[in-house]
Amino acid sequence: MTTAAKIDGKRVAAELKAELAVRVKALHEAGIDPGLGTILVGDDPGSHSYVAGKHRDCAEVGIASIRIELPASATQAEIEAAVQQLNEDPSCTGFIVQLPLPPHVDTHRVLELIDPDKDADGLHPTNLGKLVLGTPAPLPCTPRGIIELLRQHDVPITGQRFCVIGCGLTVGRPLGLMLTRPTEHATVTLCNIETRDVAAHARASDVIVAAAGVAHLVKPDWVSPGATVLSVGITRTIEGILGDVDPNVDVVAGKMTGATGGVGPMTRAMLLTNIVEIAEQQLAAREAIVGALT
Ligand SMILES: Nc1nc2c(c(=O)[nH]1)N[C@@H](CN(C=O)c1ccc(C(=O)N[C@@H](CCC(=O)O)C(=O)O)cc1)CN2
Repeated sequence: MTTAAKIDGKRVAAELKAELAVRVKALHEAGIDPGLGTILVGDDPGSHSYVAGKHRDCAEVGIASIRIELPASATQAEIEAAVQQLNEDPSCTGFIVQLPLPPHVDTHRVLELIDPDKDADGLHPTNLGKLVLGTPAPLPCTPRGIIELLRQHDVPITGQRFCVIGCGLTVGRPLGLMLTRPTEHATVTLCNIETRDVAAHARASDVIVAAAGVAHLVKPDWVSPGATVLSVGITRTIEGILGDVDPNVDVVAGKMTGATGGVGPMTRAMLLTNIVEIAEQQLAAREAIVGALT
């Protein structure tokens, strides 16, 4: 019985963070100290754990962090005021609004108010539009992490057939856009809740990305022998965390992530990467001005 090789996001994320710490030090020496802001609304335990992880990562690489927490009862106006506060805060290089927001909030309106130059999640419509056009812009963290994870584990992308299960704003939709850029040129089937016979689409694919938030959705008979399988969605149960991929898939897959330690740590590492890149662009712009004046 074969066992799939592990795709290790924890290891790759640790390597990326070590490189980022060096870049943050160089920025500091040039007079720029990057800062990440987070806006967290409500008491969802998952969201609290993810935001806490993002701030731990910042401390690890030397990025300052600014944390805004609002109760689940916060009004649209209060959340928009928090966005405005971080838009105007010079110590905040970039920020995120942790999703999902409570159901009474107009999420798209909140995302639209983020200054696109401070959009550390790459979810502002301007930056999603730039992704479609192929213009440089901050990229959504989970899809960026997935592509980096595949590269680091020598999983080919160009010309490969991908089945992305789930078409949410943070993973499926932007991942489809990124995988079909001319730099990747993958063939992507983006499955949604109405897709007929998702198993057949998955079986016809070289890489399966499960981002539906349905525990153990992807079964061994959904996977063609040797395929790569990434688990993105997480379901919290009293027995612990369950991923979207049944662990028994490891007898069929060539390479796969676990429910944890795969894509999650990469999402966080890519958020830090986006912050450092924004800060480096600010430094380059400053140096260009100094150069033009001297
Ligand atoms: N504004 C955003 N909101 C959300 C995003 C996002 O990219 N931007 N993605 C997800 C949640 N997410 C990031 O915020 C996220 C998910 C998982 C992890 C992670 O490190 N997971 C660990 C396990 C965590 C645990 O034990 O609780 C792992 O996989 O090992 C980090 C970030 C939705 N919202």
